[in-house]
Amino acid sequence: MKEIIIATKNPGKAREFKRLFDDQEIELKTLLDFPNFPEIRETGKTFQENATIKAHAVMDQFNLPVIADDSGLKVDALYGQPGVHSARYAGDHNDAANNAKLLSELGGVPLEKRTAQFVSTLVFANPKNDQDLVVEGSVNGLIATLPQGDDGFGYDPLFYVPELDKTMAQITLDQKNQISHRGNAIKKLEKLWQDWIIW
Ligand SMILES: O=P(O)(O)OP(=O)(O)OP(=O)(O)OC[C@H]1O[C@@H](n2cnc3c(O)ncnc32)[C@H](O)[C@@H]1O
Ligand SMILES: [Mg+2]
Repeated sequence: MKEIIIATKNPGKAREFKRLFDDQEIELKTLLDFPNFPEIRETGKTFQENATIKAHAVMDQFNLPVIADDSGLKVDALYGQPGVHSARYAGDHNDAANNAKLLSELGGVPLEKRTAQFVSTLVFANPKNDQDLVVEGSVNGLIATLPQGDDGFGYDPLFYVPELDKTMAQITLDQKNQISHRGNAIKKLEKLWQDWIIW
């Protein structure tokens, strides 16, 4: 069976990728299957740089095709922050602390000015391909004034989607995959990768 590794240790991302690849004849693994894989230092200044670092660190180790996702939240009123620093916005990787910091930074900003975007850059690297495939997906929303919903991960309870009148944490995994930055990026990747990959 063909095998692809998703270069993530984030269980929320891992679940979304597994569902999106459900219908493919591919064995999908993530770094959660390799708990001893060392921490990858994300020293890039852009989502693409960080996704490239992650994809190549994992490809070099396993010599298999690898997809890495580097993603984050860009808030207009905060000049695009937390951006590439989304995972560690409040210091360490703690979703509750990150959400609390976001609410405090936006204190007093009215809802119509709390516009934001989730962005996901995917880098697909393969030992047999010279060049990586790179795609980006995004979704627009507003940062709510109170967290709502228990599904998803990260900033989902604060990411309000006006078209649905719900936050990303109040919809199902399948609904999130249909509209999310990551879902949109994977849809772009799906159009490209089967013609690109050399197994
Ligand atoms: O690097 P990996 O192991 O993939 O996992 P990570 O959580 O560190 O992932 P990133 O470095 O790409 O950091 C992205 C952060 O942006 C936030 N984020 C990204 N996608 C999100 C989503 O779909 N819903 C909510 N928050 C998201 C969340 O806080 C993530 O930790
Ligand atoms: Mg990370």
